[in-house]
Amino acid sequence: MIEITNIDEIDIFRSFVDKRVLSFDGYEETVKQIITDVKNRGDDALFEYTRRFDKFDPEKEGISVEESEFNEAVKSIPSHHREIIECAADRIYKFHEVFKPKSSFIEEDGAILGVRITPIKKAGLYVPGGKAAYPSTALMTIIPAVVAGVEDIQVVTPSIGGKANPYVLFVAKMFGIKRVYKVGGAQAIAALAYSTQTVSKVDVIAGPGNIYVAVAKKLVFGDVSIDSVAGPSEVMVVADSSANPEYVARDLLSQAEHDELAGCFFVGLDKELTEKVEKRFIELANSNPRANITQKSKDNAVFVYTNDLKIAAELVDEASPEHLELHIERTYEFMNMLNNAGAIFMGEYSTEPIGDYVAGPNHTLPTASTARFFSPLSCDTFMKKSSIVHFSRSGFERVAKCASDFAEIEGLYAHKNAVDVRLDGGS
Ligand SMILES: NC(=O)c1ccc[n+]([C@@H]2O[C@H](COP(=O)([O-])OP(=O)(O)OC[C@H]3O[C@@H](n4cnc5c(N)ncnc54)[C@H](O)[C@@H]3O)[C@@H](O)[C@H]2O)c1
Ligand SMILES: N[C@H](CO)Cc1c[nH]c[nH+]1
Ligand SMILES: [Zn+2]
Repeated sequence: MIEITNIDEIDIFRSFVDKRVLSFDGYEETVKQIITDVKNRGDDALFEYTRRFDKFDPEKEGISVEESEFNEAVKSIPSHHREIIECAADRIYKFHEVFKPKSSFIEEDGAILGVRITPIKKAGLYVPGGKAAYPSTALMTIIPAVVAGVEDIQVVTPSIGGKANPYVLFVAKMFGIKRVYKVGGAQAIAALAYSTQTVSKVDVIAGPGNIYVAVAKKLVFGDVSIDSVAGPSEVMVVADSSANPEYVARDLLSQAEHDELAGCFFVGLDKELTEKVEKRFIELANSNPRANITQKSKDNAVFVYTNDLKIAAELVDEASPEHLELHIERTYEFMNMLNNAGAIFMGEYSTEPIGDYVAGPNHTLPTASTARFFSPLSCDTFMKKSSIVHFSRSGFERVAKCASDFAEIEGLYAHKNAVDVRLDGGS
C-alpha cells in the first residue's frame, strides 16, 4: 500500500502509471517491422505471421470465412446462448441508435450554416481472439458501424488453429457481415491499413486488442482513422468506508484476468479498507487458476490510501483509466472533480462486467492514459462531418465587407477580390 496524504507526493503514483505506459514503447520496433513487412509483401507476410502466431497454415486453409463456416457456426450455438447474445445486442443497439450523431443546421438572416454528418465508407473491425475469444466485442464493434451506416465492413479476428470462434461468426452473420478474415495482431491491422491481395484497405480501423494490436493502431493512425488506442484493459476503483471490499477486489480481478499487462489501480479513502482490498485481491489472485493471474499481473496492480478527495480526483486524472468505478457516497460530486476516464461506473451495483456485456455503452475504450483525449468507440467513430455554408445575396452583403477587409489584413488580395467582385465587380 502507498500512502499519499499530500498533493506533492502524487509523483509516486505518477511514476507507477508512467512506468507501465512507457513499457509499451518496447513493442514498437517489433510492430513496425510487422507493419512494413505486410505493406511490402501483402498476403505472403500476412500468412507467414498467421502461421507463426496463430498456428495454422493460411496457404492450405485460407483466411476468409466461407459461407459453410458461417452456417455451421450458427447451427452450433445453443438456443439459450443465442438468447443471451440477442439480449445484449438489443441493449447495445438501442444505446448506439439513441446517441448516433445527427446533422444540424442554424438559420440566420440570409444564411444557413451547419454540420452535415455522413458515414465513413469502409471500416475494418478488430475482434480479439488470442487468449480468449470476444463475441461481446464483435457486438461492440459491429453494432455502431452498422447503426452509423458504414457500407463496407470487414472483420478480422485471430483464429488460433484456423477455426474462427463460432460466437463471433454468429454475431457477424446476425448483422449481415460477409467478410470475416482469420487474422489477428499487428499483421491484421497492417492489412486493413494498407491492403493485401485478400484484405482491402479501409478508412477507419476500430476495436480493441492486446499490446501488439494497440501499438499497430497507433502506428497506422494518420494513414487511416482509428477509434482509439484500446489496448490491455484497466480498471481504477475509488472507494470510501461505505464500500464492500469483496466487491472491489473482485472487480479489480475481473480486469486483471484479461491480460498480464492489464492495469489495476485502487484508491481508498479509508486506510483499513485499503488494506482489506489489497489483501483480498492478492488472495483471490493466488487462488483463482481460471483467471490466470501471474506475478506480472500483480505487479501491474497498485493500492493507494489517501484521506483527501481532491488528491483522489488528481490520481484519477493522472491515470486517466479505461474504467473508473466509484464506490463512494457522493459519486456525482466526486465525478465533477475529475476529467479523464473512458467509462465511469457509479455505485457498487455498476460493476464493470455489466458494462462489458449488457449496459449498452460501448466496452471498447481508450487505455494507457489516452482517455485524456480519446473517447469510447461509438457511432462517431464511423462518421465524419462536413461544414455547410449557404449565403443568399442579402446574407452575403451583411458579411462581405468584414471578409474583404480581413483578407486585406492577411495580404491575400485574390481572396479579397473574390468577395469584392460579387459586391461591386471588384478590381
Ligand atoms: N481496451 C479495450 O476496450 C479492450 C476491450 C476488450 C479487450 N481488450 C484487450 O484485448 C486484449 C486481448 O488480447 P489477446 O492476446 O487475447 O488477443 P488479441 O486478438 O488482441 O491478440 C492476439 C494476436 O496477438 C499477436 N501476438 C501474440 N504474441 C505475439 C508476439 N510475441 N509477437 C507479435 N505478435 C504477437 C498475434 O498475432 C495474435 O493473433 C487484452 O489485452 C484485453 O485486455 C481491451
Ligand atoms: N473489459 C474489456 C474492456 O477492457 C471488455 C470485455 C469483453 N469481454 C469481457 N470484457
Ligand atoms: Zn472485461
